[in-house]
Amino acid sequence: MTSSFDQTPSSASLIRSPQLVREILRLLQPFWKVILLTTVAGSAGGMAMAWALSVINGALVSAVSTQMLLGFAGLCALSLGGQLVAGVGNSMLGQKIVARLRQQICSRILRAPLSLVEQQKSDRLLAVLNGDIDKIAELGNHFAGYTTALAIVIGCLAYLLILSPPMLGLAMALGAIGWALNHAAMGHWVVHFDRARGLEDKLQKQYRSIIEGAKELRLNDARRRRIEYGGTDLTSHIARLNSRAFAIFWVVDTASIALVFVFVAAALALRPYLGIDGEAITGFVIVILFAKGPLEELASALPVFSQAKIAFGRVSTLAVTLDEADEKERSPNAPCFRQSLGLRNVRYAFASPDQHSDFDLDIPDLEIKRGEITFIVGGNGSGKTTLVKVLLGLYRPHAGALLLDGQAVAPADIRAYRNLFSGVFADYHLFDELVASPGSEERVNAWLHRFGLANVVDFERGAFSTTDLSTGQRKRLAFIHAVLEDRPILMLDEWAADQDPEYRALFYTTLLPELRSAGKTVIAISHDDRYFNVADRIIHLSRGRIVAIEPRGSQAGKHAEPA
Ligand SMILES: Nc1ncnc2c1ncn2[C@@H]1O[C@H](COP(=O)(O)OP(=O)(O)OP(=O)(O)O)[C@@H](O)[C@H]1O
Repeated sequence: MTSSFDQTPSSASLIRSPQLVREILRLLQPFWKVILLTTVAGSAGGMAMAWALSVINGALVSAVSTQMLLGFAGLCALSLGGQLVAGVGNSMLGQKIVARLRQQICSRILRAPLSLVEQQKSDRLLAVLNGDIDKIAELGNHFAGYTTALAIVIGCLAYLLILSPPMLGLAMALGAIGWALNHAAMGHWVVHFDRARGLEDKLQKQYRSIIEGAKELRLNDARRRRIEYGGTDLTSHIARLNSRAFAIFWVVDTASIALVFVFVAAALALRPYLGIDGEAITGFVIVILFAKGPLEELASALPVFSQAKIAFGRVSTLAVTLDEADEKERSPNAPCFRQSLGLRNVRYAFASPDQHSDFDLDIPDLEIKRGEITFIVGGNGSGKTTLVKVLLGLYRPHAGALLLDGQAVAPADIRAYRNLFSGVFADYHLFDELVASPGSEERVNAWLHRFGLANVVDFERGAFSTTDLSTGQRKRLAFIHAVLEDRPILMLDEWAADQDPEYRALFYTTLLPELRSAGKTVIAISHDDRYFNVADRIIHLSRGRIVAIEPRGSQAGKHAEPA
């Protein structure tokens, strides 16, 4: 029976193999010296180990000389030294690669356009940052052991070649059968691992619901049970898929070990026909029994490699998507803002332009004047926040231009352009560290007093002591962040919505006019029609269209509160 979970798309198929190889090479390229050193050291260690085996074999059939003992000691030292260098080097390499992946993904997310980050959904981003990179880290932690095992197996094969080429041929034939078995099985277990990995995005979503919906889930037993049982189903399904994959692996692994015994039996049975002498057959047995351990280690690496490959496919898909949309910048400095900013013939829709979208923003002409207070008003879903995100350069319009002092802002200047703004969004994130000009401590403390926060929050060494505050207090702290960034334009999305009447009045009748007097341009989204007369200009939106622009004074008769 196919469950709804089986509909999850294959994550490995998201990126094509050549792209995946390019991503891997790009990742490894800075570490080529370490890779070369560990490969040489590991190979030397493996070869020395095989050579040492040949010395042991020689000692079993002839007299032991001092020279032989010294040679054996030297080979052991070389083998151990090689393995040590390869082990330490590969462990460091694994950790460096994981650190680099984490840094790259974080910086790509930070540089990508907001719309793309919103499309990717936080659950998926978190699943990549936590789950997928951890899977690659797991491979990184064991990588040293695998490479050493591989070097030993190669060394053993080289020794087999010296002992008897026909027996090496037999070993290679059996090895090829083992490889074919594993390869055929891998196709099956990868499908299960891949599906399980895809389901982990849903698991991240469940985790977020459990943590972020803690209050609602405690108030609603039915919803709690649904999440609880849904989570149990999901985790059980992931466990089933992984168990199936591992079961296939263990069947094939056992068959591969059986092949080793087949090889030993075949060597003993075919000895008279192949003309192998006594020393050679003892050597075979020693080598095969010795190589069995590293061979098993290599076989056990296959599921780890498969999972890491799937994870790397997902990480690379995300990296490539984010990289393609990376916003290139010409200059990091904010441009001059002298008179106005605006929009000309701007269109923005959430779906791509050729797809149907329930909402689109269509603004033929808009001007926001410097030093003015502009209110953007309209019903829920009329497009106020979308308009503001386009104005701030956070959403790229699908058509039209963003204007600064009458000139279109080029795409390469968008990041610099955004430095003109600071703001508090309706779904703002409150940071505890303040990014403000040096010496701003006095100003911060003055604001904390003014906002009645001095007794609950301290400001020390550039950070607020806590953000565990009431909803209104948190928003006041967010305002302090925005105002102390000292940008020419301040955007406030329904800032006063969570404030009590005292702070609401302070905001509209004192703070906004003060900001205007200080030369700031204010763009505020508001539903507080009682204070509309504070604005120099009111832009009315409906269904993504500007339906009216009211200048200052036209509100005088309509509202009770004076500016
Ligand atoms: N990230 C998004 N993806 C897809 N559609 C979106 C997204 N954000 C908003 N929308 C859609 O765009 C429309 C306008 O949303 P917007 O947030 O701009 O409205 P608003 O006027 O600010 O509403 P409110 O007063 O409720 O805050 C809505 O109909 C919404 O469905």
